[in-house]
Amino acid sequence: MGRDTETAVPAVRIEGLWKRFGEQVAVAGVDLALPAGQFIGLVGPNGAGKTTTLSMVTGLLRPDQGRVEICGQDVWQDPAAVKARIGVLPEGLRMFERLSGRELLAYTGRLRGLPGAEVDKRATQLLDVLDLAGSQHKLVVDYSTGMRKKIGLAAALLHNPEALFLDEPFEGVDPVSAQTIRAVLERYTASGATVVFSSHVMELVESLCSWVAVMAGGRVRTHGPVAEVRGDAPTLQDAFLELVGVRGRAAGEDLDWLGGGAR
Ligand SMILES: Nc1ncnc2c1ncn2[C@@H]1O[C@H](COP(=O)(O)OP(=O)(O)OP(=O)(O)O)[C@@H](O)[C@H]1O
Repeated sequence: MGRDTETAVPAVRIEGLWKRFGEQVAVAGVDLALPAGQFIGLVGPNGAGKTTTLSMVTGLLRPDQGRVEICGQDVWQDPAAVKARIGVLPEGLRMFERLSGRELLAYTGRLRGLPGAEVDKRATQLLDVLDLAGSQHKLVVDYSTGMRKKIGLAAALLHNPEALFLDEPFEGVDPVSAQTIRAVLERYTASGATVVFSSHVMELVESLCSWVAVMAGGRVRTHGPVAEVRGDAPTLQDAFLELVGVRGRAAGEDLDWLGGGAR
């Protein structure tokens, strides 16, 4: 890890984080310091504990054990104060669907305590940049998956948070919208803000992120700058498969009945 990222105050500090759901251990002692001002990917196979970790980090789910600090402030001592400084696009975000996209932003802005004129200005710009201006008066319930991600992102950015947490922001998003989202996020991190997003799409993480944490089985397997985590492997995907121990296993070798039309 570089000197700067070791000495600077991390955007997020996670210490000894645990979460169990009955017998199921979802997060099994996560310690991480996420550097500020970077595009950070949280990757891992299905069920690795990414969503559970992000929920605990962003004040949505109380940890069984452990602490989280965002920009030096303890999340669980005062979740409301921390939530004012961050933006979150959770998985399966539930929105006020009977509002139009513009109404949703106006409502979110007022909840965030922004003056009406400022909300209007920012909403117009975000709708424009995210290519939603033409659909701003349509009800959110009638939005496509990609449009929902974009309006959710606009709502998460409206108060200009110091850090943004996105759970699978590109899932179900077409390549054009993905490029738009990407451009907005790159601009945001270039200004010194931090983006943390979870994904299983390794190519995306490799092309977008400067820093990555790999989770499996509720633990962090490795973390650091993308080039360090990739090491000598040709791609991040190869490094990841090696780390989670599935490299070389022939997928589907037991499915000898599958294919060919034979019953
Ligand atoms: N509310 C819950 N009740 C019971 N078990 C849960 C709950 N939420 C998560 N889990 C379990 O915790 C583990 C981690 O789940 P989590 O959703 O955090 O993983 P993930 O890495 O985000 O997975 P995916 O990539 O598939 O979304 C899984 O085994 C999951 O079944």
